[in-house]
Amino acid sequence: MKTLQELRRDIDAIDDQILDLLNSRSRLAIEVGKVKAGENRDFHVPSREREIYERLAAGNSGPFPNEAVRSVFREIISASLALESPMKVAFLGPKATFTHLASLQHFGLSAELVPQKSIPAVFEEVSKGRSLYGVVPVENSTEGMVSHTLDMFMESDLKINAEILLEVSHDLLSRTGRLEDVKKVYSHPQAIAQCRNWLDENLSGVPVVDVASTALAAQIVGEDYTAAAIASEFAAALYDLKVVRHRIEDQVNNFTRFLVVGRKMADRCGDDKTSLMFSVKDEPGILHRMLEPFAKRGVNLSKIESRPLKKKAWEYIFFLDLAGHISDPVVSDAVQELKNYCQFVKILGSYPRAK
Ligand SMILES: O=C(O)C(=O)C[C@]1(C(=O)O)C=C[C@@H](O)C=C1
Repeated sequence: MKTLQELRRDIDAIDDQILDLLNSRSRLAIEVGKVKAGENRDFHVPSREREIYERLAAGNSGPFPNEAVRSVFREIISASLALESPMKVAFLGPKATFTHLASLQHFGLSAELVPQKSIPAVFEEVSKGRSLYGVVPVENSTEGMVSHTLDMFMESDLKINAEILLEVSHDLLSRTGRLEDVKKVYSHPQAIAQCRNWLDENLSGVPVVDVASTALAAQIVGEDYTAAAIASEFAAALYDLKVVRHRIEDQVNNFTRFLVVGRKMADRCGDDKTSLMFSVKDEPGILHRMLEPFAKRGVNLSKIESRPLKKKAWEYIFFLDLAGHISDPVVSDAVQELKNYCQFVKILGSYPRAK
């Protein structure tokens, strides 16, 4: 058996090789960046990234775990992208929101992530070209749709470039880390709703205060030794708080879906999703007819959602998610047929389906 010293020497030699290879890869990424700049293409290509992760996971013989392969390559690609072109990404802040976490999961540590005060502010940052992409929440598996985000697509022409799925887990955080010191709890109303049973059982009678985000709650609690925040563990690290209790949410498997918006349409990856919105004339049987173009072509619809059309009472806009890319003939034919029944149809984007 080798000695510890010998084993460490072997590891050093391998680390040197990894570093050499990382630099060779980076030089190639810089070349790719030049080609893309010449052809006016997007630097960030979610479909290509997905292909890389899947190819590596399929060929990985271990023992290095696939989850770690993904994290390592997330950062390699993030750094490569920054070498191609430094990139700003706007997200619904403040720092340490779940949208911040989702942005880090998708873009890695080398992107410049810029917190925004509201969902409209994220859209404006991207529309005006100050950030290349924006990240906003769109749906929670227990609380439902984030209607603010859907409403933004009525006014904005930004396209959905990717979706991010994040498991949302809430911790109780405070300065002291002791449950008996907690005389007040702060959090976002959705987070409070998701931890209602736990609060009733463990902090009954303690006032619970709504604030604009879980991150803001953590920020407030940073200055008050008698308060606690329901927020992520990530917020604890950022605002110097201790975890009083881990995972206090009532439902396990609580996922939030986020959208990455940009100014251009994303490329096809072969396992895509398309989101569109449309409004229909108010007449009998119209809902049935508008779904028929998809049903008869076997296009799978994963979601339909309606929102009131603000300009007119009792008229609605529909949001539809379906399997496939808008460049797939069955999808584009179905959408073409849908247009016959609609006052307007807007494609919000085709993008790789998150797993
Ligand atoms: O292949 C590309 O298009 C690249 O820009 C290279 C690369 C990578 O590092 O592999 C970097 C960023 C893209 O989002 C996808 C892949």
